[in-house]
Amino acid sequence: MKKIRAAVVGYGNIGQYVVEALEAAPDFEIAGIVRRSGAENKPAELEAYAVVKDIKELKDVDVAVLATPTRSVEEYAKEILAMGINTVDSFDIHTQITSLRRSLDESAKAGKAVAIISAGWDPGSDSVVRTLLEAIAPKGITYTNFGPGRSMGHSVAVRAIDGVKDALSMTIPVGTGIHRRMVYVELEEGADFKTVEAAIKSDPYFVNDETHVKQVPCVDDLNDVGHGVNLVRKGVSGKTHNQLFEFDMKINNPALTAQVLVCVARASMKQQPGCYTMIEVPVIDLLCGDREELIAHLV
Ligand SMILES: NC(=O)C1=CN([C@@H]2O[C@H](COP(=O)(O)OP(=O)(O)OC[C@H]3O[C@@H](n4cnc5c(N)ncnc54)[C@H](OP(=O)(O)O)[C@@H]3O)[C@@H](O)[C@H]2O)C=CC1
Ligand SMILES: N[C@@H](CCCC(=O)C(=O)O)C(=O)O
Repeated sequence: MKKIRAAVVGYGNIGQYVVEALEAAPDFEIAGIVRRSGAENKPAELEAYAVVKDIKELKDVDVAVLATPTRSVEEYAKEILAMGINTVDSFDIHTQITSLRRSLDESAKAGKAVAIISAGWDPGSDSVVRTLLEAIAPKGITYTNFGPGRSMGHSVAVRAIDGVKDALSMTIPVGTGIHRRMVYVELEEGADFKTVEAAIKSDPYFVNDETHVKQVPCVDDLNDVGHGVNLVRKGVSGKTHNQLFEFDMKINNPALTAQVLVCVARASMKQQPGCYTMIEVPVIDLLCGDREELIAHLV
């Protein structure tokens, strides 16, 4: 079996777990890792791999797993799709997903490649669960309750603010899909707390939620990458009310996000050129193995 050659773009929290998930997958090989600093200060665990500044330096890449900040995804994806290489990402600004999909659909078709976007656990695998539950109870309400746990996306957004040395954004469930954000910041010397607090509270990641910002001496002392979700739908199947479904998980956030990225990287190899979200991809394409055996085992 010819293995799928994957490049990992960005070696932060998610990128490190993507390398592990690719190493554990029987049908992938790692073409290399793309980092802003290239091979400078190459971590020991990447010794066996090419670590480069530009994906053009890697050979025969089938798919690039974008493990960059969400706000850098579009730029990286466009450049890579133009080279005819598939991309997958975990873009998580929910209100901007349809516009990213339109934009990358054009780039993917022009490059004759495939992009699968917003493929982490939320958006991502939770989106597939929400879709399934809505199909089997078309009328009703779904509540997605996160945490308590660390939101990587919110923490990344705060770390990008001037004056912030490190940050941890904890998502606290208040109930019925409402969340409180507890943001812990470690500041650069001379940074003004009030200015940083105002920038956080006006960022689109935070603007709609109750947000508390606290200055701490060392974010690392508080860090825990655990997270989770309790997703509930109560609704109506046919004309029958009171159907109640619940999906619950407690997870290591970057490890799960990375695993979802790897299974959509596999699925990207089976789609026609264009851009897709996870709910548009046949779920069987996420799996490795013989189609008939999978059907016999899972259906
Ligand atoms: N949909 C979902 O369920 C989830 C989505 N996510 C998304 O994953 C994203 C990445 O999270 P995480 O791995 O914690 O982030 P990190 O900051 O730890 O890693 C991002 C890496 O991207 C590279 N990079 C490239 N461009 C930039 C830039 N302009 N600024 C900073 N880094 C850059 C860096 O790697 P290098 O130095 O090697 O170049 C950096 O380490 C989040 O923004 C979040 O939105 C996360 C969890 C779940
Ligand atoms: N996109 C999240 C994962 C889903 C949880 C979430 O959205 C939150 O904690 O707000 C993340 O970046 O960690």
